[in-house]
Amino acid sequence: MTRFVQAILAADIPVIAEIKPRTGDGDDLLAGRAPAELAAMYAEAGAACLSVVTGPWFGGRLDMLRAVTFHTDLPVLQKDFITRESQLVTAAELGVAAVLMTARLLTTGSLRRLAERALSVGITPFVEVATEAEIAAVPHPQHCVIAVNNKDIQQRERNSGDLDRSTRLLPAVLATETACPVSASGIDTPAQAAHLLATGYAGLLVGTALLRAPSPRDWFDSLAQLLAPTPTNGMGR
Ligand SMILES: O=P(O)(O)OC[C@@H](O)[C@@H](O)c1c[nH]c2ccccc12
Repeated sequence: MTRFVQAILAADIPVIAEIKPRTGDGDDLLAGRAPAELAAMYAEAGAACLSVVTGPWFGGRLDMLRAVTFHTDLPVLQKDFITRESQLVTAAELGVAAVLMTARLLTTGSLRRLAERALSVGITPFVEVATEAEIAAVPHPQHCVIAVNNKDIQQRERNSGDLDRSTRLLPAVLATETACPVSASGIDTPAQAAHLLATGYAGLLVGTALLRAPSPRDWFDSLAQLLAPTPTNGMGR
């Protein structure tokens, strides 16, 4: 099992906290904070992994990834529109633990080639899907994270997200026998997060809600409370 998957499966709070400079609509999310500072804050608050958007659509840059991998021990996911194997070489050099592969934007053949290349250098393919057909076509699913994207990449994520998509697609995701089903995007509240984990997702990817939270620490703490087994709520995982 890869480092990235292991960290999610072993975490008390299985959240991948994402650092991205802007929303799909162009609204600033960093509020003057440096990526390394956010990384330290998320690590402190109990995030299992970090995600750094390096794609230009969301204002990302490769130097943000460098700053984050340099300053944290948590496994880091690189979110970009990876289409070439040379991008994987750069990712490996930067110490990245997982890379985004967007099923919608790749042919089945190139997705397979990229996933195999990533696995050969110890990087976990984080394959983002939005339909049953995309899920069925994920190569080597046991070794990949399969992430259901609740927003639409074709609309550059300008929609608010449909968490029911995650619920609808979970059986198809589990049928692949992936080690790590993840629900990504549009997760706003700790209650929504707890619900998705209770339905059977092993991990969640949260960007905007944490970047906008007055205290990311409080967001994590409320989720931890919802996940803690207590005699009254009986929701222990
Ligand atoms: O900010 P949100 O709604 O929590 O979403 C995070 C993440 O899933 C989203 O930023 C994303 C999904 N797919 C991507 C591809 C590239 C860059 C970013 C993304």
